[in-house]
Amino acid sequence: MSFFNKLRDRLTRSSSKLGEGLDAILDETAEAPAEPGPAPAGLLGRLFKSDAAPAPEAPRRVLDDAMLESLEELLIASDMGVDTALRVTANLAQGRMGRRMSAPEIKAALAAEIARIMEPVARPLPIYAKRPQVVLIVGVNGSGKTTTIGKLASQFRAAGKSVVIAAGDTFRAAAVEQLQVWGERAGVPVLTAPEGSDPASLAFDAMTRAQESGADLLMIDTAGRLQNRADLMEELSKIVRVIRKKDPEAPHNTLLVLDATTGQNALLQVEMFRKLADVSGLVMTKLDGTAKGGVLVALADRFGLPIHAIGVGEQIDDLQPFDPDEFARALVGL
Ligand SMILES: Nc1nc2c(ncn2[C@@H]2O[C@H](COP(=O)(O)OP(=O)(O)OP(=O)(O)O)[C@@H](O)[C@H]2O)c(=O)[nH]1
Repeated sequence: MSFFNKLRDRLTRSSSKLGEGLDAILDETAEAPAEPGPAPAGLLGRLFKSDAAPAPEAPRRVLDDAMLESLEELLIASDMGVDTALRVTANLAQGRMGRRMSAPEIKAALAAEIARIMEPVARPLPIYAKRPQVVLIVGVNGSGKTTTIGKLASQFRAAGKSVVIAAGDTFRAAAVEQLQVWGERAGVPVLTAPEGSDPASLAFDAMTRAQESGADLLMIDTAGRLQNRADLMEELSKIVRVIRKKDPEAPHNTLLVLDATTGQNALLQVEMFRKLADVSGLVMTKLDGTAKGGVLVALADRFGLPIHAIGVGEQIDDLQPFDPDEFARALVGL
């Protein structure tokens, strides 16, 4: 199955909310569709009646202020946020006010406006000639960091890259075990340290190993505990300090992993993690389990940070580079 079909199938909780909402808006006061013409006469006409009859026309409604307001509410309900929802509907209104539109036309126009907002941030994880390219993965507990590292490692491995993983969340044995499983599956070494030990020291060892073995990529998992922001900041900056002893430009990417099911809270997480680390790009997971997929549009609109990949499930190929057109079409249910 292509990723677009998968995306469309799995984004249904978001898209059906938007799509059904749009249909409902159209149905509210839509002008009745034209009655199909009389059945063609004669035996042949009757035999081919269903084919010959014109397809029933979709209901249409004039795009006016009331309808724009309903659209705004719908977009806000998909977690797009007020500012972004207003921007999308204002752009949609341009040149279309007073026009009679059908639901498919509105969906297509909405998808185009959403894609336009997201286009500038759709950038796959940049791959540098640098060896090893160090990718630090940050995000709150449970956002999908471990799974994302596993998926990326498998995909890079399949593309012929050599990868090393550092299981830097040394406080969570389960996270370490999970990474080991992914590592085994992908044929990627996973460096671990005793529970509770210093993640920076593990990161340093991993950097040494990656350099010695000529690895293309080193991915470093980190803890995501939020109880104590100062501790987390110290932990992340210590990891960065230590790996810079080996390569002053490292980490080359700092990926923030966000869970789509947290909706608007993802915006707060971006704000917070930008204070803790030099976030260079985003990955959004769990778009399959949520009606809050619109939050990705808000993120693109608000921060302009590159969105490298999106996740729609737990399998290796359920993480793919972000394509704004496909996403926008799937989101509105096209
Ligand atoms: N449905 C769905 N589940 C996902 C996706 N990505 C991750 N998960 C699941 O979300 C849960 C948390 O993912 P983890 O990768 O363990 O998250 P983490 O950020 O490493 O969390 P900690 O290990 O607790 O720090 C796991 O059960 C994953 O299988 C996704 O795109 N879709």
